[in-house]
Amino acid sequence: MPTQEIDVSVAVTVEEAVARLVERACEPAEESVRLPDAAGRYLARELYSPFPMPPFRRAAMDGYAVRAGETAAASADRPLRLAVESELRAGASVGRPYSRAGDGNRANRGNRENRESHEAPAAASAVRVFTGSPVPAEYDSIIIQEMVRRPGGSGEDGSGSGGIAWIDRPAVRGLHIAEAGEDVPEGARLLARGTRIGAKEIALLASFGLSLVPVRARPTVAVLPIGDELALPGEPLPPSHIYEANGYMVEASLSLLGADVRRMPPVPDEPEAIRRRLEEAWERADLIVTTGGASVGDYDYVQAAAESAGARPLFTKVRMRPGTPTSAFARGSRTLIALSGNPSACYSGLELLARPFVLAAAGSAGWATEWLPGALSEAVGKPCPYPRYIRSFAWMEEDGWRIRPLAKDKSGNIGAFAQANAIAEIPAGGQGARAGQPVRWFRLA
Ligand SMILES: Nc1nc2c(c(=O)[nH]1)N[C@H]1C(S)=C(S)[C@@H](COP(=O)(O)OP(=O)(O)OC[C@H]3O[C@@H](n4cnc5c(N)ncnc54)[C@H](O)[C@@H]3O)O[C@H]1N2
Ligand code: MOO
Repeated sequence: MPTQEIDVSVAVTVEEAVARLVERACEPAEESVRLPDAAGRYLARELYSPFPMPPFRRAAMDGYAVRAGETAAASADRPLRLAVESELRAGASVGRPYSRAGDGNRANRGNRENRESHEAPAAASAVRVFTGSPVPAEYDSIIIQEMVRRPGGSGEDGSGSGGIAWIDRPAVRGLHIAEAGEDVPEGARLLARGTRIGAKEIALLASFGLSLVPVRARPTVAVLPIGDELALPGEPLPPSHIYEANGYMVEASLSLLGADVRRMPPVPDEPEAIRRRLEEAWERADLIVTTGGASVGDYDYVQAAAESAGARPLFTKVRMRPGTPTSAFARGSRTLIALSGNPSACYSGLELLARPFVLAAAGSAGWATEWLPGALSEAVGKPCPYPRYIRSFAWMEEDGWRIRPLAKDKSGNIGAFAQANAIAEIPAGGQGARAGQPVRWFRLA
């Protein structure tokens, strides 16, 4: 049903409110940013590996590359001699095939003397390698250096390469060798479109040499706190005033989601002043988030101001508590979400409604709230006609998540905020909820 035909005076469910908002989140433009600047952004396209990873066959440990077959006879009673042909440091190139023991074409200068000074021919040839060194194709195993005895130190000739070494057990084929492409084959999908780029994604892109990343443009958000009683932190607090907290909360939350947020100074509870500030904010922001002035009091003007600024309501009430008087408006491609002034009501609206919308508008594939199953550790006394979204502490027990609703859960309280790591949904109606009752909840960032 098109939103125009919906009776917006009816309180909508959280799901419906989210659906009405998210359908307005049109696909943001694609832009290309430098790799370090991609952190916190959302990928605009699927990315595929341009080459295999690792890009070459390499050693996963410091030691000696050998042919396992040549070492089968090694034992503690009859240690086997290795002729260390050469050394390959990380970054060294394996330009041409490495010579086998006895073929007269050794890369290492010190070998000949060393070998000649020993009576018995070497039973197996080896190349000294280090973690990350290339491993020539003809070697199929690495013996870690702790398992190798080298009389006279790392090399009998003192150079760290060449010379004789002894092992007293056979090498295991394939051990400690990372084959080219074993981690990521060429052409494999590296990252899906809509992925949030964090530290591990940055590392992945860097490993494939990407210096520019196709990401979605950041949605622009203006945050407008409304209220005569609001003072700014850092200023003196006049009588009967409180410090503006919601605007900072919204700014912090939406910035962390990747939006380009500008928090405005508080506007007084005056319809014309609010309308002017909305107009101003809409000039440069895709989304305005207001807090306060959302309810039915004589000085709650946000809805009237939004409509006088030419916006049409998407919904004017939500079936949730706290945060029932949360509304949203549309003006062309611009959106307004009007959150309650009470900090915990503001927070519920921010987490349940503004967050999915901003994530969708930022190009995230994972905008939907991730509900998890849990069980209440104690009863919740208050019945409520709407679902209650209560700040809680969640922890894992053997049989699943336990949820403890935090005390002092009044909508105007802020004291227990920092202890919450979850919001739990207490279903509407009845007697509240009993201890042990299954509930769904989501994790707070
Ligand atoms: N007669 C009725 N009164 C109220 C109803 C109702 O249905 N009938 N709804 C209540 C509910 S539920 C809520 S929630 C609040 C919502 O109020 P508003 O969104 O209009 O917010 P304000 O009245 O402006 O402020 C409420 C409270 O929050 C403080 N506040 C406001 N802005 C900030 C800020 N930026 N930072 C920190 N604190 C803020 C403000 O000082 C008030 O104490 O209405 C109920 N009333
Ligand atoms: O719903 Mo109000 O948002 O209880 O505090």
